[in-house]
Amino acid sequence: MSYSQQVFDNLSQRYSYQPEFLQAVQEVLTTLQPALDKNPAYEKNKILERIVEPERTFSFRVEWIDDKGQIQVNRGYRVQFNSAIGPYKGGLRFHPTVNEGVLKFLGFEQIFKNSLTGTPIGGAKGGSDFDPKGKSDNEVMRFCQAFMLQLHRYIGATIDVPAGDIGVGGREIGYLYGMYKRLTTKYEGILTGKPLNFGGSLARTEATGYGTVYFAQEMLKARGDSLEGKKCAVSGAGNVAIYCCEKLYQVGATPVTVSDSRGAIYDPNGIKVDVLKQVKEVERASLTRYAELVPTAKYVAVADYPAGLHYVWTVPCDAAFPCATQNEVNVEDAKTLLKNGCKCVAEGANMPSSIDAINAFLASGIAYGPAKAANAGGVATSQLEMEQNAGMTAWTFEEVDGKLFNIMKNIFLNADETAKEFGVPGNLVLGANIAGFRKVADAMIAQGVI
Ligand SMILES: NC(=O)C1=CN([C@@H]2O[C@H](COP(=O)(O)OP(=O)(O)OC[C@H]3O[C@@H](n4cnc5c(N)ncnc54)[C@H](OP(=O)(O)O)[C@@H]3O)[C@@H](O)[C@H]2O)C=CC1
Ligand SMILES: O=C(O)CCC(=O)C(=O)O
Repeated sequence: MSYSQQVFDNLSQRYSYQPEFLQAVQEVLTTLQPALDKNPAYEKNKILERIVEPERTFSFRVEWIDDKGQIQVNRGYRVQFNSAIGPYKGGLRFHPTVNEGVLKFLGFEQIFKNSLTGTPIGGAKGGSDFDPKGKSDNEVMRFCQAFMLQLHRYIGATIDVPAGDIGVGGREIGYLYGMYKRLTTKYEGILTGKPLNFGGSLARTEATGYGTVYFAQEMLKARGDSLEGKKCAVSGAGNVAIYCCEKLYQVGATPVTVSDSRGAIYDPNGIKVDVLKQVKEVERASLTRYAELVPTAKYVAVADYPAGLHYVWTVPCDAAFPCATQNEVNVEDAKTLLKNGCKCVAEGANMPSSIDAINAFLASGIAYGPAKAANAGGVATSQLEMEQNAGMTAWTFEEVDGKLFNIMKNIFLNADETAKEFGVPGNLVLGANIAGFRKVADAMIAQGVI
């Protein structure tokens, strides 16, 4: 049995109750064996056994008072996964499905993604099972303050710098930042994704969605193609999806779908980004509201999706951009996309495709950009925010966006060249995993057993 298989089998027994984490590890370990064979130092130094265990995990009780005066209790976590190449970096997710296993999957992915950005940041993730949906601003504020009351002990500008993820945007980051400052009296860059008037970076809001489109463009360019004139299916309707749609228009493509947790929108004329921003960023409403405002849009509720499929992937498209959440593309969705002529998939969300779906994309030979490469623009721009904060300066939108573009291009080139080096040209899953892994593994060896 191979070294990677042995490690995975042991891990599967130990963490059988953390399916998302095991899925994320399986996706990486099944591609690493050629790199492990090439450099025996990785097995000798037990790098796999070490890299799959977080350096430390904090879990804590978060208690707060709702608008009715009732005490509420949530669970909070921070998984500091790997600091071999820099301070821990990764978002916070507030969603009822959050548990330690989900955050371990996200933190594990973050190690390789952050390494691929070419910047010195380690991997982490955190969050809570708190659901911001339906809560008043004051409730969200009180929750964020209670969360930071615990978290502030473990973070710092050169220790661990959280940011947003599902359910955590500029509003939540602002409340978290205010509480950190109140508790520590320090005004420093301990969070990224901050609002612009207190240390946020221009283009961070746009970065993940824009970066995913830049990555898709690079994949297609290498095949003599482009996004121009392409019809695109996008899932999600949050930060990543909105700015993915916006950039698609800028490069001459047309996004025709978006979705949220209750349903999906299809508009053959193209998604209206200004309306989407109004509905999701300002009103924080469901997509049924979008359908009220845009009469040409068709709304399909989750209950009416075709059996076993996610509606947006049944709409014929040239390119697909999963930008909602994990496992939102199953193998039947993948087959449907391929049958309908989809030639490019670039993942804005983390682990949106099941392992069988990934294998279907790879077998078909289409341009497939895995999440840890294609959505790395968000965290890369967070690192640019850290640089600006450390230098007490602020760069222009064009400067940050230009750096983001170059980072995405370099991630593509690195993953593509690594895939060629290992004899599987075009397999960006293997290319991204090995390229991200080698840098971290080499740093772990150089730093000794600690
Ligand atoms: N923000 C960032 O910079 C980065 C985000 N990501 C990843 O991108 C994805 C989206 O994040 P982001 O846009 O920031 O989050 P948001 O909270 O802004 O938006 C999430 C969107 O996905 C939908 N969604 C969430 N959970 C589900 C579910 N279980 N089923 C169906 N739809 C769901 C939400 O629907 P509803 O509106 O109904 O809640 C919402 O439209 C996540 O996988 C995240 O980890 C990756 C890299 C960076
Ligand atoms: O910007 C960051 O630090 C985190 C982004 C993130 O959570 C992610 O890449 O999944």
